[in-house]
Amino acid sequence: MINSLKNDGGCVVDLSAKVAKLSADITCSMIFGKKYMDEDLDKRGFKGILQEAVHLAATPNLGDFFPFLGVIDLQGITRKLKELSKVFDGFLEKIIDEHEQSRDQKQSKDLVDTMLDIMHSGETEFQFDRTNIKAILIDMLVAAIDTSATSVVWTVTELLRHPHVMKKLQKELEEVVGLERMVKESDLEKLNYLDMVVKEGMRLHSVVPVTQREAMEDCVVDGYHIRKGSRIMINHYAIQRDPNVWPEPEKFLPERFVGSSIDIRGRDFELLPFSSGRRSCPAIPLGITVVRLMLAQLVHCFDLELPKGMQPCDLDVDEHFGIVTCKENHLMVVPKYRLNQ
Ligand code: HEM
Repeated sequence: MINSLKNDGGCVVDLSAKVAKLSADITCSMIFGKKYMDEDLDKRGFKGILQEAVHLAATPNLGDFFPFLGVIDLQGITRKLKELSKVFDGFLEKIIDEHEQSRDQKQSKDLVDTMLDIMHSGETEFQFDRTNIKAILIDMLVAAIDTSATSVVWTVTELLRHPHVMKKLQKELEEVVGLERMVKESDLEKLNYLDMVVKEGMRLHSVVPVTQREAMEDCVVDGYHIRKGSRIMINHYAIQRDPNVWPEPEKFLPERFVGSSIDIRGRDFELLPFSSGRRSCPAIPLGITVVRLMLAQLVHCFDLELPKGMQPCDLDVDEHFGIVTCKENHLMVVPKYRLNQ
């Protein structure tokens, strides 16, 4: 991404698209052991088709509320989802076949190889076949790509709207990393202001705005009686902007975390970008590292400017509601390379 942005230097670039591509590449390399081209999945491309699936899954389906309408599929949601599921199925079958063919010659294993080893061992106490492998892979793809990319895009948007925060972050990066090289993963633990910026970005823009739970038994929470089997919606967006907890909640103020022990790993209930409990995001350390590293690299390598004639206050923060709430309009910037190497 850095090289591609360097080549685009001085031109207006669609940063949302670049970050989404990087996130898809990182995720595919991690899960499948290699990057896949957009067209390997479908002519709509990786990002396009994943977004369509996530959007459809978040669309209220009349058939869920009035079962007799489910048969008619008035909104066409079931038909479209079935069509998408065929595309994903074909893609994942191809990947599993490729891994099956090269299993014996491989030195290092990726996630698919590991799951195939488990499947072939026959030692699991539960059913584990190709269908389970495909379900896990799709879960990982959907859960990893959009969340990480969206977090980065929202935080860069806020940095562009608050140039003094951007400057302060760049200064920290200059002091810790210098201008002679790029950021390394090992630098991250020394970047305290970056940590606050990421937390504040995730607080203000809850990438997953709502999660759900089902009560396993009758219980009382904060005086409210909840019956067994009730579906509970947890509104992370509202919690993270609650004025009773967060002073000036609508403002982007990374400094609010100075001297604060509030963390984003599910322990502090006022800030739950990865949710909490047994069903919280299983990839919290990975998600945090990927977001911090992508953000640090972008801000360290480039002065990101707004397209000509645009002021920080003109930059919109319109949201596109979905399972993952991304920016409604793509973030366009002019990157100017700033390292000496
Ligand atoms: C900034 C990045 C990320 C954020 C904000 C995020 C957030 C979340 C949230 C809120 C949930 C729902 C948990 C619940 O219902 O309580 C979730 C689930 C999940 N996440 Fe993440 N996530 C991120 C990155 C990742 C990455 C990189 C991966 C995998 C490589 C991943 C894998 C998963 C999986 C597999 C689930 C489903 C867990 C289940 O079904 O119980 N996430 N994530």
